[in-house]
Amino acid sequence: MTEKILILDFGSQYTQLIARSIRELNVYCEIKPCLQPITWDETIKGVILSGSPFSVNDENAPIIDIAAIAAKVPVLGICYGAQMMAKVFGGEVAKSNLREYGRAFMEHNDKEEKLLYDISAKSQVWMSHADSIKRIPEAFEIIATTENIPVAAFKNTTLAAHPMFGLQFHPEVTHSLEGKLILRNFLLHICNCSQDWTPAAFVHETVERIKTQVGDKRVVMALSGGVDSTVAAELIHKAIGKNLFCIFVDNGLLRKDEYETVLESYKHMGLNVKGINAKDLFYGKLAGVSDPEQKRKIIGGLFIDVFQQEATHLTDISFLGQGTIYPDVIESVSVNGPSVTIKSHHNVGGLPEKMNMQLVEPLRFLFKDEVRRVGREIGISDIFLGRHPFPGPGLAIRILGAITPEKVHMLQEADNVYIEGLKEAGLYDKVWQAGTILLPVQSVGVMGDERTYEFTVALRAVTSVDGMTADWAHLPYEFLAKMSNDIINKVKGINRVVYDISSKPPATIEWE
Ligand SMILES: Nc1ncnc2c1ncn2[C@@H]1O[C@H](COP(=O)(O)OP(=O)(O)OP(=O)(O)O)[C@@H](O)[C@H]1O
Ligand SMILES: O=c1[nH]c(=O)c2[nH+]cn([C@@H]3O[C@H](COP(=O)(O)O)[C@@H](O)[C@H]3O)c2[nH]1
Ligand SMILES: NC(=O)CC[C@H](N)C(=O)O
Ligand SMILES: [Mg+2]
Repeated sequence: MTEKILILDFGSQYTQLIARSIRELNVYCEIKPCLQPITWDETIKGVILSGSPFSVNDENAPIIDIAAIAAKVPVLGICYGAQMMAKVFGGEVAKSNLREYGRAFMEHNDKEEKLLYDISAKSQVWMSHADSIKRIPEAFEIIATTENIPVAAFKNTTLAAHPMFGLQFHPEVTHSLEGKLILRNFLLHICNCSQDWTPAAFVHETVERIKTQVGDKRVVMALSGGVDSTVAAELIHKAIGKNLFCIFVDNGLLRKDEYETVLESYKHMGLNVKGINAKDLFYGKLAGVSDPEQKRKIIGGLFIDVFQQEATHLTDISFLGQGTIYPDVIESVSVNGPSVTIKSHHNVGGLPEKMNMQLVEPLRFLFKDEVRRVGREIGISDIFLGRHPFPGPGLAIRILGAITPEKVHMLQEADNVYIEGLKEAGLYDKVWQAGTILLPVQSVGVMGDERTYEFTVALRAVTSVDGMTADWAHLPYEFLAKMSNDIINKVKGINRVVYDISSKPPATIEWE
């Protein structure tokens, strides 16, 4: 069984980064809501307490029993986590006159301290706090300071069976230059993790888990041609073979010719895939709907209807397979700490309350780049692995306002010009995701001496590692100029092209 670190999420915007940093060190970790009781087993090697928008002195601040955790495994508190540690053991935390945001230099001089092993005597760290630890509890000791605050890092090794550490700064952000090394020290020298989290181990464990979950029952799998569902399908296929039935739905919101080309490419993979044309159903239910969240919920519901309908043709189907990944889950529901819902991904927040199939989602805890690594491990072709992500609700969330088949057609044509253009220019693999957005804006133009009054498309291209944060791609002007020309010349109904130069945050990748 893979070892793991639990990260208790108190709502920090950086909780994801803690998880990523740990996984990059080949240690598996899971994020749990801070107040959810821990189900202990021997795979848990350590617990990290995240930061938080709360102050530990707020009346409703989430506070947990740290001593009970340290009785089982070592604990590392980060920022709020450290402040809470100071407070619950009898120290003092208070608003400080010196709020610290950004760069600071941590100083320490104990060469024997395992947490700071190999860390420079003066090391750049990143701070983001308004409260400070004024006094550490008795039996704790300070192990590092900064110019502004006496307590940058502290620890206790006597009160519980395992040591407890607190860091006022954020080791998980890249601006803490040796932060990754501090986390590594915690994992390897304090929790004694063996770095057993590898794609091969994941594949092995996941296949076994699916076998146990599904037994000799059948799974109907929602397959989309995207990376996630393709990798998920292959994993389920490895576990249950011919009991897997895949369904690819044409919801009328796919890209140009996507239905045909995707079905064709699955033929070469040995998966049992059935295509279902449900265009009219989707267009019908979406007619006149312009609210983005409502569109997502309608689409999520229709997907399930189609899958359930299909499942009734097959006997013994009790499971629905999906390619859901961690960011879908995190952005849709507040699974973890007190964070807010950004948008309902159709496959998570969009699912109906009542569903009579159980979910099989082997990638639910992975980030996109990890999915690609797993895909590579099990030999999935680059045709799938290299594809840009495409949202399940498809062009519905790239047509702002109500959807009509004519608008879908217009956007499919524009998208095709853009994506093929990126490929021809050798730019497709350089950006993480690209697409076109049809705006509900008509403007005046002149074409062949005639006045036009037509729609605008926005081009979007972003660079990213995992879709959680993204920057707009700095595409060459010549390329953008060519795209503008080509789209306006080839796609009837569009007379204006703009380029989106927003990063995520504050924008998101999709416009809805
Ligand atoms: N047209 C479709 N037919 C059947 N299932 C779909 C379809 N579109 C999406 N799904 C289901 O919804 C899930 C989420 O969609 P999403 O687009 O995020 O993932 P993906 O298509 O697998 O990967 P990618 O993000 O690379 O496009 C898919 O993994 C799949 O299970
Ligand atoms: O399966 C999905 N169902 C959805 O409802 C959905 N919404 C956004 N996306 C994709 O998720 C990534 C992040 O997108 P945002 O920055 O717009 O949230 C990007 O890759 C988006 O394309 C979705 N995928
Ligand atoms: N990043 C954090 O965890 C901040 C903790 C607390 N809200 C403070 O401002 O000090
Ligand atoms: Mg997709």
